[in-house]
Amino acid sequence: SKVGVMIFEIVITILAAVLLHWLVNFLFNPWRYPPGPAGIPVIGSLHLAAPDFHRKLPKLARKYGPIFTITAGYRRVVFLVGYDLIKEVITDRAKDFASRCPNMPGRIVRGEGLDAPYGPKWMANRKFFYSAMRTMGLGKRGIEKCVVDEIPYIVEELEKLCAKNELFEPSSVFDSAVLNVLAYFTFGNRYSYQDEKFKELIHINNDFFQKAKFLNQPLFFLLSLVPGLHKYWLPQCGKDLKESVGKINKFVKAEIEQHRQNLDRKNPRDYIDCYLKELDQMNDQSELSELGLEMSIMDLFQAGTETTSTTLRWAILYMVNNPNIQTEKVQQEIDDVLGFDRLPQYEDRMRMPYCEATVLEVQRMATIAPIGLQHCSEEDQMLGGYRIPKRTSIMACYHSIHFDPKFWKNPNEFDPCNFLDSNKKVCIPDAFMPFGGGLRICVGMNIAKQELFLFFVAILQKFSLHLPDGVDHLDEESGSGITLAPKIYQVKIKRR
Ligand code: HEM
Repeated sequence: SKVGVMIFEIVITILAAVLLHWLVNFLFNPWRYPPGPAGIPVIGSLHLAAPDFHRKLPKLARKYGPIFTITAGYRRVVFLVGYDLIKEVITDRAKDFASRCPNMPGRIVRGEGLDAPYGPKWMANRKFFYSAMRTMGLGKRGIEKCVVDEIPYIVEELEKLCAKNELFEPSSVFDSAVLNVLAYFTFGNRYSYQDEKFKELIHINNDFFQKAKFLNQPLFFLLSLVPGLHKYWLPQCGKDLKESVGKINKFVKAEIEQHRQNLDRKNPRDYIDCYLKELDQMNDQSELSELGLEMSIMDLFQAGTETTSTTLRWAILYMVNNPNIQTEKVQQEIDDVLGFDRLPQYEDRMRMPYCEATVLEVQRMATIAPIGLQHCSEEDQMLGGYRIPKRTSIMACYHSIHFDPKFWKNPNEFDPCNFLDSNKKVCIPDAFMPFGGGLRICVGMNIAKQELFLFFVAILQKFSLHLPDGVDHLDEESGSGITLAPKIYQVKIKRR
């Protein structure tokens, strides 16, 4: 029929236009993007998208050099492999590359807040976050109190397991503890793990991470093939993710509303109170806004819960797979410095170099954010001899430096000595960047470091962890997820 012929002609015309566009770009490379695999017409290198994507990057670097481009549809992403270029972009020229381009996940998940593009709003929110930590007394000691206060509840949960002789699957205890620290900081109170409202918060937060797996799936990358397509069409998993973000947003909005109703400006209790007080006092030029508050809290929950909980799960896994390190080194040092009863303080790490080095080694081996978060520049930039157009996504492959034999003796083996010098003091090689660096360095780094050290030490002070009967090794390959997380495992736990 005529209509059939017309549709056929339209489809052929579109395909020819896309192919021509791809050919012109491929042959003439008008922007002198760094080289990279040509990929398949139209879809580019979409087929590379897989959970072990980060492992393919060093191989591509051997072929194309330490800076190369990968294409997917109309998008080009520039990848950096190796210390020199990563340091140049992330720290030395931090200001040049401090922006985030408004990419697809950004549009589905975020708006303005702590992870916003570079500019006055991002700066104001970030500055406010740090100043709130100080004014709330939640600077170094304050956050430590939130973390230390959580320890008895973790111990209580683990004791219940020991009493019932049950195996330990750490996700739920770690998710609860880590979320509680942030709840204390933002909402002003820690919850009982059995509290219905807390269970709801845990549920919607975990649901988000479950649904966010969509961002790693080829279906998601398909959306990048046509600019703006997501406005008209989202696959079901994309709609689910949007809905899930909506639920967290609703929870946060309700908390803000409740805080507004009983705000005492003289005695701000938490982050929300501090922010509301600031909103009331500020002038028209201020870049803070209620939307900024909402988004900042959502960023804190999205960036600060799964990351820390996942790292703690890796820590337990490595201790179980390396029983000598667990008992003869880590627990020996804990017994010598803390004994069995004294709760650890963050300051204790000065006298516990082996424990601190172990936590650092867990972060290196796990490298849960192997390509970090994308950076970009708001101006064209020269980099590695190429001209990178403004707003091109740039990704640093941290995995490549955390496993580079130039910096680590046996990069593929778990060895806390990687972080100890010849005097057995902690020394951190420059090539260790689990929190990124420069202007965009993780804002929650100090909170995360305290949680990792204090929870890790407190658990090993009281409990020993072992392989379950009949298992000779826990799988060290990561499962699928938004960060590199271990596959679900269970271990035996005994009171020491
Ligand atoms: C082990 C735990 C954590 C790891 C490994 C981690 C890692 C990272 C990395 C690699 C980045 C990107 C840095 C860059 O773009 O160069 C980042 C950003 C961020 N992190 Fe963390 N993080 C952790 C915990 C936390 C915690 C506890 C919080 C909040 C309390 C948090 C909040 C954020 C935020 C808001 C950003 C975005 C900052 C910005 O765009 O300016 N993170 N984190």
